[in-house]
Amino acid sequence: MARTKHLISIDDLDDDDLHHVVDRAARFAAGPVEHGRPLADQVVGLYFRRTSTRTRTSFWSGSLRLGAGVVNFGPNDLQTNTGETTEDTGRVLSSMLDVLVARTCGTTEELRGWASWGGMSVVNAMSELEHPTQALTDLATIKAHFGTLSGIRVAYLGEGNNSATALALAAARVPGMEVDFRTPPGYAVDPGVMARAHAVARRTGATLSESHDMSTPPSGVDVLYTTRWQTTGTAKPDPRWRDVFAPFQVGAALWDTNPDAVFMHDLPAHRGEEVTAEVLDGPASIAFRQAANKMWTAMAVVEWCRA
Ligand SMILES: NC(=O)NCCC[C@H](N)C(=O)O
Repeated sequence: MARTKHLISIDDLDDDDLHHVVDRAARFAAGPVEHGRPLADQVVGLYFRRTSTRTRTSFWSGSLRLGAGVVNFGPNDLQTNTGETTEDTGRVLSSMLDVLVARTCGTTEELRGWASWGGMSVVNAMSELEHPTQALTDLATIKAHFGTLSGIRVAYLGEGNNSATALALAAARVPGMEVDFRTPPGYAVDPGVMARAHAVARRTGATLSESHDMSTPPSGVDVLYTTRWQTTGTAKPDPRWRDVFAPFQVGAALWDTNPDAVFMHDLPAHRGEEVTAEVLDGPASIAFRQAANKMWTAMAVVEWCRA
């Protein structure tokens, strides 16, 4: 029997797996794809401890489209709330579910615990440090738009959050891809993840860089990407943090040096904070196509897990 596959970190995918999932998602997005409902008779559990619009709906809708049944747990539904151990929870859920998609927003230790029982695939729908299905969506969106990933130059402006770390790890797998992270001082991409991503990039020929300075804006990039300023579950103790973030706002002036760039955003957006309404709702924005691609990516992920 094939091993049970999990997507808890981008690191769980080998290069072929990653390119397979991204290409499959881009193909689903181009549609229609005859998939033969590969999840018929399987059950996907969704367990979201935090709010979610795109990720939960994409896995719910995508799993139904692939033929699966879906069970949804809110933040207060499982007996973990009354003290049942992670081990016992995983042991029980893995005897009843084929896939568990979970947004814990904590470390991934709990997800690894659930995965250790075997049989049930575990998908990280966003943890504190990494949002792997977002990065796969991002690459699928770029592939669908440009027809290639190789040679594509991305500038990411904003907090080094879970979407940024996943993007660093995923883009590092793509030979010839470049990502210029511009993160506000004090809000860098996790240095441990960045070091891992750099090691991968050295192997593949991708290029990653990070700076905390916008005095020289990015230029000649294909994609300008941003993210909201209030990352889920985090607080900004510095009362002047908005002053630190302000130079990283994506506004129309960035198109002076990046005339051909498309605009991407992991959403939800806050017009007037990380992006102007003019950009988000303007002709260069593919942010809502990117959001729609979350469902096609969820389908590619779930299908890959159970193949
Ligand atoms: N696309 C998404 O999953 N959006 C939800 C929030 C993403 C953002 N990185 C956050 O942590 O708040």
